[in-house]
Amino acid sequence: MSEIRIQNIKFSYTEHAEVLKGLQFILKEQSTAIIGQNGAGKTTFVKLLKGLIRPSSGDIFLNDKNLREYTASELARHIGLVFQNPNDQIFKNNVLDEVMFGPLHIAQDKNEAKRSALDALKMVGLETYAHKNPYDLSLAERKMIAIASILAMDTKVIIFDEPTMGQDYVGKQRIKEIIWSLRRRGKLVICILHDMDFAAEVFERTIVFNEGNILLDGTQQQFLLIKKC
Ligand SMILES: Nc1ncnc2c1ncn2[C@@H]1O[C@H](COP(=O)(O)OP(=O)(O)OP(=O)(O)O)[C@@H](O)[C@H]1O
Repeated sequence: MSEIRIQNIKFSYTEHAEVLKGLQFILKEQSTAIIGQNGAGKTTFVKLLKGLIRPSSGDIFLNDKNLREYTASELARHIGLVFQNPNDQIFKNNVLDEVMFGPLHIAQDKNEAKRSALDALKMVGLETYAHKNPYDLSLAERKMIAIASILAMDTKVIIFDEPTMGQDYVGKQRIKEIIWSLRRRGKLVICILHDMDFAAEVFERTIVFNEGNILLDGTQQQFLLIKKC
């Protein structure tokens, strides 16, 4: 069971511009979409969750332990983040090596890591691409490889930053199935999205960010009602 408690989180990149202005909520084991206008602070927020940046003030607790007390490798076992741009994530020149890197990093042995990687590639529908160079693939396919790299680590918390961007109908259906399958396996799923229809259809909860604050936070039913109005 995983729970993330966000306690009065503020964050600024520069002295005079506060990007997150005192966020306070709990993320439970469900699927949560985070939506909001450009620059609202969504990516900044998930970078804080992944420990890539530190809050200016406030605390984040993962299962009652302050994120500040986790080492980077401990956090990697708990939280996976799929970057918005796969080119920021992919660094190997072979798909299988890329997807095996995470499992090997969290101390799976080579056979286990290969099994995890091939299972993850199957989930994203690219199991026949194992020996290709990621940079010979389309951007949408590279996004799927970046997703597979995180799925292979089997973390309890999985964060996606704009996974549907650049995907066609089939790709979006695939991502929907992945999210539902992660939920069936009891994962805490967080997903930044611009696509409100996708958020309403797929996610149990939707949080709307606006200029570093929360504008709305509702269940799927509440969000569907708001969307209709
Ligand atoms: N590395 C950085 N240095 C300085 N300012 C930054 C940096 N990264 C983001 N910002 C600024 O912080 C604010 C929030 O950015 P963030 O990327 O978190 O928003 P977002 O809601 O994810 O937007 P988008 O939907 O466009 O991805 C923006 O004003 C952005 O210009």
